[in-house]
Amino acid sequence: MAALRFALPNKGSLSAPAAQMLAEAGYRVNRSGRELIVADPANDVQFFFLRPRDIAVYVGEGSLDVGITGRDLLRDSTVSAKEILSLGFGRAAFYFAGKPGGISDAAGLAGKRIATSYPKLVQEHLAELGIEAHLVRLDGAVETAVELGVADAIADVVETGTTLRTSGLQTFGDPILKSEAVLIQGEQVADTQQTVDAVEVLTRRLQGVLIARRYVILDFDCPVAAQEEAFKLVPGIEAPTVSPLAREGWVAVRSLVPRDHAPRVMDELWRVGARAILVSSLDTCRI
Ligand SMILES: Nc1ncnc2c1ncn2[C@@H]1O[C@H](COP(=O)(O)OP(=O)(O)OP(=O)(O)O)[C@@H](O)[C@H]1O
Ligand SMILES: O=P(O)(O)OC[C@H]1O[C@H](OP(=O)(O)OP(=O)(O)O)[C@H](O)[C@@H]1O
Ligand SMILES: [Mg+2]
Repeated sequence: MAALRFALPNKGSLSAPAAQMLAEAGYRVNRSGRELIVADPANDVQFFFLRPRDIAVYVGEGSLDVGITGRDLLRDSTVSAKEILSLGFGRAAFYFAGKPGGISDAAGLAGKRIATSYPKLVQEHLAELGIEAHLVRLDGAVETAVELGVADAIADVVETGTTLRTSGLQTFGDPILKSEAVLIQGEQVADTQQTVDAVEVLTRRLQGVLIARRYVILDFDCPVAAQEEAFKLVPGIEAPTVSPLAREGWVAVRSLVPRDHAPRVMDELWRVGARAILVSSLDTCRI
């Protein structure tokens, strides 16, 4: 048996980005056809391609060691598993929605019919709010339920909002949940040390990919007189690397900066006297 038995989404929004992230982390997840189990012998991993909604069940029951699913799907599952890492893709919010001019807040849902594919998640949220309503469980396309008179409101995943808009609905109230893809593990400690180690390596590798996606490498030349001011702009994760430059009174500096901050940091560095400011991407890393 492989050291790590890993559940991956076989279709839907999370499937391609999950496989992509694992490939960037150095795993071989190539599915040539529709096979449901793929071996990666070099990493001693076996991937099981399952319905995203079922992943929490296999991992929570302990049949598989880890899995990637959505936080919302995990919360809707009756089996409990723990999130060990947020993966930064598959981001969506979960909202109540209804016809404009109709129900305008969660309190207005009392006694009403709410269509959803996530009944446990919604029921628990309503219970927290102290609201009693009737849930209508549907498999998908829940936005149509109001128009067809099956429900008074819906509770569903909203990503761009396009589906709601085209169905003539709008969200109301606060988001029920902010969701994204998560790496999950069973509540019980893994059976073997081999699996414990494999989970640790996996987590470190995925953290490396997350950092590589969030940060860029910034290189620049800096007059020694300006270096203290420059270091404040590029503290890096630990500290910037400073190397000698073949020019008297100057140093070369290298640091990681959050990708989103790079343009502003470059402007500021230029202002304090840095030159030859270069930005490059990381493929992956271990920090
Ligand atoms: N636009 C989106 N639509 C649905 N789910 C999304 C979207 N963006 C992110 N997600 C997340 O993907 C997970 C649902 O995946 P799932 O594969 O079941 O649904 P799907 O992408 O709608 O696929 P399908 O409806 O074709 O089965 C949830 O965690 C959800 O939050
Ligand atoms: O905010 P948006 O970007 O429009 O995305 C959200 C919509 O996408 C999903 O539907 P999907 O197409 O998967 O159909 P389904 O409801 O049958 O699952 C989800 O259930 C929402 O309806
Ligand atoms: Mg869907």
